[in-house]
This record gives sequence, C-alpha cells and structure tokens, in this order.
Amino acid sequence: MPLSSVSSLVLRHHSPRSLPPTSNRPPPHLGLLLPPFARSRAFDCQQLAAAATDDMAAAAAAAASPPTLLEHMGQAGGAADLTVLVAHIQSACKRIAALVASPGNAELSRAKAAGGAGVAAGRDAPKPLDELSNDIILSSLKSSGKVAVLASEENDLPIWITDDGPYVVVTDPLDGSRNIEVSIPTGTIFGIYNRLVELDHLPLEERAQLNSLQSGTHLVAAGYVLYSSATILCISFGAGTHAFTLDWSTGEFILTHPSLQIPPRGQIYSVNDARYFDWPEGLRKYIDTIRQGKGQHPKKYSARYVCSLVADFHRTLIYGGVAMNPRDHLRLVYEANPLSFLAEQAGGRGSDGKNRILSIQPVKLHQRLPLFLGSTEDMLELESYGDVQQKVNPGYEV
Ligand SMILES: O=P(O)(O)OC[C@H]1O[C@](O)(COP(=O)(O)O)[C@@H](O)[C@@H]1O
Repeated sequence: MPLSSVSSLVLRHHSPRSLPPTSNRPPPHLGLLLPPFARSRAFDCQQLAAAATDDMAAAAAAAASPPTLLEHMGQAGGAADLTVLVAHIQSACKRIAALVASPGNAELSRAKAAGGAGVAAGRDAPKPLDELSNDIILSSLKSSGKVAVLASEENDLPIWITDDGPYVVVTDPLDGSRNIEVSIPTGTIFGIYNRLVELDHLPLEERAQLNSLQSGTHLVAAGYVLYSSATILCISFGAGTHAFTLDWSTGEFILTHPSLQIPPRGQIYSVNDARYFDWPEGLRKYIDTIRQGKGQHPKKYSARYVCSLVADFHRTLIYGGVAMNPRDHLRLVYEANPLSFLAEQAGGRGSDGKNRILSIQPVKLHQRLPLFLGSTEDMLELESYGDVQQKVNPGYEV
C-alpha cells in the first residue's frame, strides 16, 4: 500500500492535535498519527510503506528516531525482568498523569481520603488522589509479577506481593498532591532494589521491612515522573541519568534528555524561605551571601520554589543550583534516596547537609530528614557553612 493511502486511512480514523511544524524534517513519523500504545504498529507500517515506495529517506528517518524507554533498555542490555517491571511502572504513571489532569480532581484534592483518619504517627493524612495513585501503582506492580515487596509512603507497612518477585519497589506515588487544586506540577518518585534472598527464611513482616530498608547505595534503578506541561520520566539504572518525554499521541516515553549532567554550578536556589527565621545561622548566612552575589560564584542567585519536590528537583537537574528542604520533612526511603541516586548519576550531590544521603542506613520506613540536592560546587559551598539543618520544626499550617 503506498504511503499516501496509509496516511489518509490513519487520518480518517484519528484526528491528532496539531503537530509542530516540520519544515526541516522528513514527513511526520506515522506513529504520531496513530492512537495511543500503537507505536510499534506504526513503525511496521512505515517500514512496509517505505519499502513499497523505495523511500530510503523515510526508512533512514525512522531508524534515526530517538528510542522509547523500553527500546533504550533493550539497547543498554537491561535485564528482562527489570524491563518488564519498568514497563509496568511507566504504564501506571501514564494513568496517574491522566488522573491528575482530569476534571473534578480539584474537588478530590480538597477532600480527605477515606482511610485518612487512622494514619500512623509520622505520616501525613493522605488525600484521595494520593490513595488512587497508590492503588494504581500497587495493581500495576502486582500484575508485573516481578515485585516481592512494595513500600509506599501511603502505607504504614510494606506490602508483600509475591515470594519469587526479584525486586523491591519503594515509592511516593504522588508527591506534591497539596498543589493539585491549582494545577501545579506533581510527581511520582520510585526506587528499585533487588530482593534480599538471604532474608527469605525470615517471617514475612520482618522480611518485608528489612528488604525495604536497604541503603541507597544498593539501588538498582531510581526515577521520577513529572506531571507538568510535559510528562517526563527520568530514570537511572546506575549508568547515567536519562529523561524521556511522554508523546501523548503514541503513549510512548521518548528519549529527550540522554545522559543528563547537572551543571557543576547553577545560579538558582530553591527553598521555602518563609521559614528563614526558623533556620540555623549557617543556612541564613549561606542564602544571604549567594543572594547578594558574594559567594564563591560572583553572581546574584535567583530563587525558585514550586513546593513540589519533583518539579524543583527536575529544574535543578537541568539548570543546576541547589534545591533544599532543610527541616525533617522529606522521607529518606521514598524521596531522598531515589532523587540522590539520580543526582549523583548526573554528576551532582545529595546530602542531609552533613552526610551523603545514599550512605545513610534507613532505620525506619517513614524516616524524615533534611534534604539538599544539586550542583556539586553549590552543594560543597553550602555544606561548608556547617550549620544548615533546620532543627526547629514547629509544623506549618500551609
Ligand atoms: O512545606 P515545605 O517545607 O515547603 O515542604 C514542601 C515539600 O513537601 C512536599 O509537598 C512533600 O510533602 P508531602 O509528601 O507531605 O506532600 C514536597 O513536594 C515539597 O517539596
């Protein structure tokens, strides 16, 4: 079938959002015209059509298109089990992306979750969207068949899924959910460890806890998904940090930021500075100094604070600088470890103001700590002020 007939057939059944101009590119990839999740079929069609019309340019363009997340894992020789697991995580996150963008969720975000009344000490009361996102991830991990245990910020205890699952997943299913009502970006954070087979003889509850309390140095992979103007999945398997952008017309995460490197120094600091008067002297001095351009970098820094960890971290990864929450608020297992792993794999640092995050042995599942992430030179300068952890934590209303 000639290429023109394939295109018009597809167009008749699916009218895509308007595509960006393609003046200096070959005709749009046929995959962009097909319904979600059908990119591989589009790829086959394009190959057939190109062969039929002997259109070598189209075939070359198809071969040169950036890989999807799963293609990237295949090219990198990723373990088959891990690829299956990541495929399930990405499909859960596509559902969460649709959920946070759906009408009616502003109202949902104001409501209290059904199970919210009885949350254990140290955990915040979840919102319905937190619980829905948690359910989506749990059911996806169950159906992957690859996960022994899931530890989620939304559950008091880890959930044992299957005895022979090779992996342990830790997650904050929907970080920043307090922002949903005003459509500010949110995110999912996850970390993947190997199941510790040497603990298989222990009682289930103990086994689940100990598997979930592995130190960040043992992460096999970690990532986040940012739900913003673009939906971006950023992941590291321990060999660089790579980000993939969701192409809504095909349902595929496409490699858009290979081998991300945090600039060694940025010019942005990110913190809730309404807390200035609760900060220790060292942190106040550091921020005062860089604001005035009197630090090691002779430029005045700018402030940016979304108050949504994934968004603040994503910006820091790309522009550099430091993103911090100096009080005991963010969680070591679900947030600090995965994001520090990504930061280090991109050439940056993650610390609690004194110690490397990945080297801290978690002792409690919902353990909180101060978190500083960012460019190596900025982080070293910050840490040189010594006294940067906020000990006063009165509990803020907003
Ligand atoms: O109130 P603070 O100290 O500015 O904390 C804001 C931080 O809390 C978070 O909302 C996470 O807290 P929750 O997990 O309780 O939602 C982050 O997204 C954000 O970076």
